[in-house]
Amino acid sequence: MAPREGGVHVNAIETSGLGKEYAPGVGLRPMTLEVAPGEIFGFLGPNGAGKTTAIRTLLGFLRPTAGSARILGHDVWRGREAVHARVGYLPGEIKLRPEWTAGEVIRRAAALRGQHDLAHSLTVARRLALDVTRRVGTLSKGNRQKVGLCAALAARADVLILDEPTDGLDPLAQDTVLALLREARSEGRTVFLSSHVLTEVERVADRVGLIRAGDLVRVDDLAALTAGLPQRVSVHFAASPTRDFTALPGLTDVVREGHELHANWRGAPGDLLRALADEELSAFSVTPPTLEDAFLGEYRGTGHDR
Ligand SMILES: Nc1ncnc2c1ncn2[C@@H]1O[C@H](COP(=O)(O)OP(=O)(O)OP(=O)(O)O)[C@@H](O)[C@H]1O
Repeated sequence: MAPREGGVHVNAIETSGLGKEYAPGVGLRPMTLEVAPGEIFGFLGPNGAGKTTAIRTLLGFLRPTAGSARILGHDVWRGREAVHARVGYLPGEIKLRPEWTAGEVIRRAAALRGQHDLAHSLTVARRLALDVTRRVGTLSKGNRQKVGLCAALAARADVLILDEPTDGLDPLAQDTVLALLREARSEGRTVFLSSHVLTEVERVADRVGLIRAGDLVRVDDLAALTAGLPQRVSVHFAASPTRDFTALPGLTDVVREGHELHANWRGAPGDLLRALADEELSAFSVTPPTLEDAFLGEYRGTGHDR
């Protein structure tokens, strides 16, 4: 449930026609969105769609050219100091002083906060296998990213805004980051996560916003985003099939390669199984639609950037 501030339920993030145009038609077009406390919200879009612009405007680093936004009830432009005190932020491009050690960066990030939890960020560093004694200037891109993550998490902030948090991380560290985000959610904290990595958004997000050419074109939960999309079917026939499956109603985009058939299926699974019942199969699989299918369906055929 949303926390009450001054007796009113407060969304973690709330935008009302928030826009930031750098030039006519370039940037973020007015966006209205609510993110509830304890929600992981995935913010997805192709390169140049406006994700970083939206995040930087949400954090009061850029002055909106339209509308307004509130984080935990504070106006993000007029009240940006209050916002910064309550938000953990990971920028897309982290700039760190090369002469500082990773531990120093994390300690300084914690010290910048009224309420901080240094022990927590050092635990995060350990879980991410980050050597905090190393100087930042000597760290690889992935390890610098880990420093940024530890710093963003140092405050145990009510709201985490993370621009591509797993960028450059190995699969093990990516997994740890997703686990950390789930833990944040279970503590009632809110995560706004911008990413290109659809599979990771799929693994953690409660809802997803799709942004295209500066427009927030869709906001839905994962089930709704993939509802109505076809399932992917692969069939390996042990012998030549007895019928022409390309004509089977519900089966589309059929590709035949020797004894293999790959296609999209819209319909009840039983209908497909009955149609295949007389065939000899060596393998058969049905894959449910993924967020990637939803994303590609939404973006295919459009110029991604302006
Ligand atoms: N400072 C700026 N001045 C003018 N135009 C800008 C500026 N920053 C970004 N843009 C333009 O605004 C649009 C959105 O850019 P933005 O960086 O927000 O996209 P993004 O979704 O974060 O992209 P990526 O995934 O590649 O990081 C792009 O057309 C970009 O060229």
